[in-house]
Amino acid sequence: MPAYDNHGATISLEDVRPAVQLDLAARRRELKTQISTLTTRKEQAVCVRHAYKRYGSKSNPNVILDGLNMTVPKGAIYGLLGASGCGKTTLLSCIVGRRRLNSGDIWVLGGRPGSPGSGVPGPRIGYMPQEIALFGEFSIRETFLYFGMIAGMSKEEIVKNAKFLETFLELPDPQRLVKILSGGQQRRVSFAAALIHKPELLILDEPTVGVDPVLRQNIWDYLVDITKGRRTTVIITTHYIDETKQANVIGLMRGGRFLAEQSPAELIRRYQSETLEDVFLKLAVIQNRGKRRRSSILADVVDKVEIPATANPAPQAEEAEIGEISGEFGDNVSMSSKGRVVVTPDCSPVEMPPEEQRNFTIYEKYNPLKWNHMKALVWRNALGLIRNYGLLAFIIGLPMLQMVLFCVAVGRYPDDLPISVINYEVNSTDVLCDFNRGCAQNPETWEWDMSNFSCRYLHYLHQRQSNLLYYPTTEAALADAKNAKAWLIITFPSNFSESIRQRMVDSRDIDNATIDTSSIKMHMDNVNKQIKWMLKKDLAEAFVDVLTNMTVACDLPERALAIPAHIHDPIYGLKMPNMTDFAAPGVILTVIYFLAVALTSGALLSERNEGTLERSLVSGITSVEILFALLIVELVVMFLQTVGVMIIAFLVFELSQNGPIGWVVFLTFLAGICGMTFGFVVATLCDTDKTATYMALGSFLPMTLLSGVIWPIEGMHDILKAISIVLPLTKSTEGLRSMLQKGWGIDQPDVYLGFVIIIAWIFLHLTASICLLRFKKG
Ligand SMILES: Nc1ncnc2c1ncn2[C@@H]1O[C@H](COP(=O)(O)OP(=O)(O)OP(=O)(O)O)[C@@H](O)[C@H]1O
Repeated sequence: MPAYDNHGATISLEDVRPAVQLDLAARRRELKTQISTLTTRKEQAVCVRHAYKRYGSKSNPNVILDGLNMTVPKGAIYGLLGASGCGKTTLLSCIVGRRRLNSGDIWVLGGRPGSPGSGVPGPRIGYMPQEIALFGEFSIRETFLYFGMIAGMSKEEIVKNAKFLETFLELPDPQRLVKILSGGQQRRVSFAAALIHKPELLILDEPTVGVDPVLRQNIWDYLVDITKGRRTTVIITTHYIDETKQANVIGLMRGGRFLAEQSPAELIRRYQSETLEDVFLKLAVIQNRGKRRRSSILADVVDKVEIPATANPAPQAEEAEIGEISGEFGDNVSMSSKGRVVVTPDCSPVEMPPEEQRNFTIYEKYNPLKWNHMKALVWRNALGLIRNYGLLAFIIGLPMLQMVLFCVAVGRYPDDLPISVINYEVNSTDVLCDFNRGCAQNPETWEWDMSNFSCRYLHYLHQRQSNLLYYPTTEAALADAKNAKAWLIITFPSNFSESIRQRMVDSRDIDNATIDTSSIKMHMDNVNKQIKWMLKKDLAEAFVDVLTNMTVACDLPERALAIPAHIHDPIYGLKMPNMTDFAAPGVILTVIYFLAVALTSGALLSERNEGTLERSLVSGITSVEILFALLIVELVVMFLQTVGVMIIAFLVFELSQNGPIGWVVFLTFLAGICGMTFGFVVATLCDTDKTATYMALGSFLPMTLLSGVIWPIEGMHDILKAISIVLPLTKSTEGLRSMLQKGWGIDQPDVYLGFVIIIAWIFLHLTASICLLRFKKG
């Protein structure tokens, strides 16, 4: 098979095979350390020295780069080759400034990636990651507009470049959405997005996967064209080793470093091979010869591969220095010791001079939000939501729906609880038996006529609880109650009325038997405490109703027989307070807060998992910009959510609202922002949707329980009380309740503390997420 020189011209193997057989001394001369000056360093597009990168802990490291040196001259096409999992993507992400080396130096376009003013990550780089990493809701043209805007291009410029790329890469109608393109088309759009701003350094991670051979050749021709005159430098990884014959330099990566870094023609010549694959195989075998513990299988493979005697004398000469390799050929190999395998002749270790000192303005250094970045991000976020209008309607409608559900489901008094009635006093299957509705007092003797007192009581109980069920015996009622057919059983003894009368008239001489028969016998299902309390209240109040009505019927003062206590109008709140009013502030804030958590963490995580986040970051966008752009768009969504909830709560269901509505809306809004910023923390802490869901759900219940939404904080344990007070929703719930029910304003401590604590949490969340983002990088 023919080999190619740097420009794609065919080279005969006969030309290269015996051409130059370097002797050891000559090669050593060639490997001599070159003097590196600031100028020579700046001349390289990329210069990596002694790069060491591991994943995992120090005690259990997975070493990916192990003293790797790499030199990419300006204007070169650099083919980065290596087995799957050998660390190509890791190396590239260190070059683009997305990961940090554990040790070693990287210089990209004359600066250190990530340093102020280096432009890396930034518009000087075009990055096409391995994944498609595009926004499915965008059209092809919008994708280009987004990446062009980030690079600071004008719309005209973007459109001009886009038109060229659309034609050149045979892309379909530019108005088509990315999500409906085929895999190959998406890959081409991804490739074009990396090129749109004509970067100085183009980094392509497997750009030709799924691209047909003709187009693949076109892409290579284009890369050759743009690198002419050192306009652009290209680093490309691919699994199609053969296509890299068109590269100027190839770096063969294995075991955390390069087996070789030379031009394809030189590699083919030096290793007297027909293809680059052969070269790679031979180099790998040479590297494996350094293994002290070699498996018999590998020995077999090694022995069968012919290696030219003088192909690469360096490794042989330095066999003693070669370290052990823990994997086989083609594996993800990691070096287990510090051996040297092959030194790259064109790129011998370079002594790096001290880092260039340049003073950057405060604006250059600390400007966290760039106008063009914010514009692109806000536009992208808004467009993403508008395109997904079903989801948008759901996001805005969900809190309203939750509020409707809350108002309908919570707070209605249960007035038809099944109550079994056994009345031995009357011989009737009708629970509502007859009684004297007129004045029950004898006008002469002033004695009360208590006959059928059970019927009188049941009449008033029925007005409070309508579901009274007849039972002939207490035993029958108990049997049914055990099958959950009644909450309460009330039994009237046979001479109940007479005993009551005796108890009222002659309480001094009354015996225990009479006291017993004058009492209603009750059995209650106590499992549901709320229901038990409600029934007890109704039973007591029905009795008060009986007495009140007896006095009224006899023209006595209404409260003559009532409990000798008078409850005045409430200081705050309704005369008949309801659960809905009590719980509404907590529910409103909780709903808005947790929806914001879910929305934000979901948006950020899906962006990260689809690779679009990584891509945006490489193009120069900062994580702070991403957070703020999301904040801006979500604020609009949150405003709509808040207004919707307020309309449902206060206009439709007419919950109490006596406070300053502006502050009420603002506090609700702040709860949403606080939820959003907590969503940032969740997204930065968690790597997957699953862990994020667990974290969000895990925080939901404790927060709800401790915020006094379900149970008054006053009833909690002292330690929990102290924790509860500093939670974001506790004081804000109290503040909102005070505004709504007491009509208090911001000048009241109960109200402004709610604002203060929630604002403090917003800042805490933001700081934590920004710190986490910085800490997690690399
Ligand atoms: N974030 C990470 N945490 C832990 N290990 C990682 C991480 N990213 C990559 N690795 C591991 O590092 C090794 C190198 O991965 P990398 O993606 O750099 O390889 P690659 O050469 O690009 O592979 P491929 O050609 O298949 O894309 C792999 O074993 C991978 O499992």
